[in-house]
Amino acid sequence: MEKMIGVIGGSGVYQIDGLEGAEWVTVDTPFGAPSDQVLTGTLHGVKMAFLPRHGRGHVETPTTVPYRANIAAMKQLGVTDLVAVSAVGSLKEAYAPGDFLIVDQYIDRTFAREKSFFGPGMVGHVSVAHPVCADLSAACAEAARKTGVKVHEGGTYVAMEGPQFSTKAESELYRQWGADVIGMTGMPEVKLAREAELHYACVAMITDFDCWHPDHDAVDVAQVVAVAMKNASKARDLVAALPALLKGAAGECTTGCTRALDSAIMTAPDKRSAEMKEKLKTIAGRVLDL
Ligand SMILES: CSC[C@H]1O[C@H](OP(=O)(O)O)[C@H](O)[C@@H]1O
Ligand SMILES: Nc1ncnc2[nH]cnc12
Repeated sequence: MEKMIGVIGGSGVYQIDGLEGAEWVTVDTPFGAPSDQVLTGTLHGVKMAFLPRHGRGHVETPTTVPYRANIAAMKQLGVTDLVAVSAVGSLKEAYAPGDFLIVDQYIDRTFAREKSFFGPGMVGHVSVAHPVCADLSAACAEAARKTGVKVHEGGTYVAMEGPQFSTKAESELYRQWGADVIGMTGMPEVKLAREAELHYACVAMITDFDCWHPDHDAVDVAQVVAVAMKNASKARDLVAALPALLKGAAGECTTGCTRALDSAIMTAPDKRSAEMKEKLKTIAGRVLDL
C-alpha cells in the first residue's frame, strides 16, 4: 500500500505549505461531513492530506468537531499515517509555552462526543492501552527537532470537554494525577484513529501554563492564540520534514496499529446489521466479510 500522510491542524494551523498539485477537495462520509474540505497534494514525492480540525476560520467548537467524519474522510482518501497538531496548556513547570510535546498517553475527561465508529448491530472493542503509534511519534519528534523547537518526547494529555478552560481545582487535580498537558480535542480523535487502523501521533504545541501556575491567574485566549500563531510556522516546518522521514511503503509498525481490528468485533456474523456493515466498509472492511 502506498504511504499517505494526513495532518489534522488545530488552533492556529489552518493550512500547510508547499504541496504540489494542491487542491481543496470535498469529502463525504457515512458519518457526515468533515470539519472542512481537505487539502490534498504531494510533498517531496509523498501524498498528503490536510484537514483543519475546527474548519477554516475556526468554526467548530471542541465538542462539535465532527471527529468521526474527520477520521473517516482521512481513511477514505487513503491516509495511512495521521499526524494531529494540537494547542495545549502545560501542567508542569518544565513544559514552557513554545515547546512541543509528543503525546504518548491520554486521560479522557470528555463526555459529550460520539467516541466510536461501532454501535448496535456491530459491536467492536479495540485496545488503546498504547494509544499512539510509537514509530510515527518518533518520526514526529525527529521532524520537530529539525525545526529547532524544544521537544519533549512522551507525556500524558488530559482531554477535557471545554469550551471553558479548567477551574484551578481541576488544574491542580490533573497535576496530582501526573498529567503533563491539557487540551480539548485529543479525544476521541486518537481512539477513532485506532479503530480505523491508522498510525496516529499527536504533536502538542504548548501555548500557556494552565491556571495552576503562579504567574497565570487565568488562561487568556489572546495569549494562547498569539503563541499558537508563533508555533504554527514551526508546525508547518515539522510537517514539511515528515515526507523525508516517512518515505517508503506503508506497513506494519511496532505498536500494531494496522492490526487493531484483528479480534475486535464481538457481534456474531449472522447478527451483524447490513446497515452497519455498509457504514463501516471503509473503516473495518478489512475484517468484515463483505
Ligand atoms: C484556542 S485555545 C482552546 C482550543 O485550542 C485547542 O484546540 P486544538 O487541539 O484543535 O489545537 C484546544 O483543544 C481547544 O479546542
Ligand atoms: N490551558 C488549556 N486548557 C485547555 N485547552 C487548551 N488549549 C490550549 N491551552 C489550553
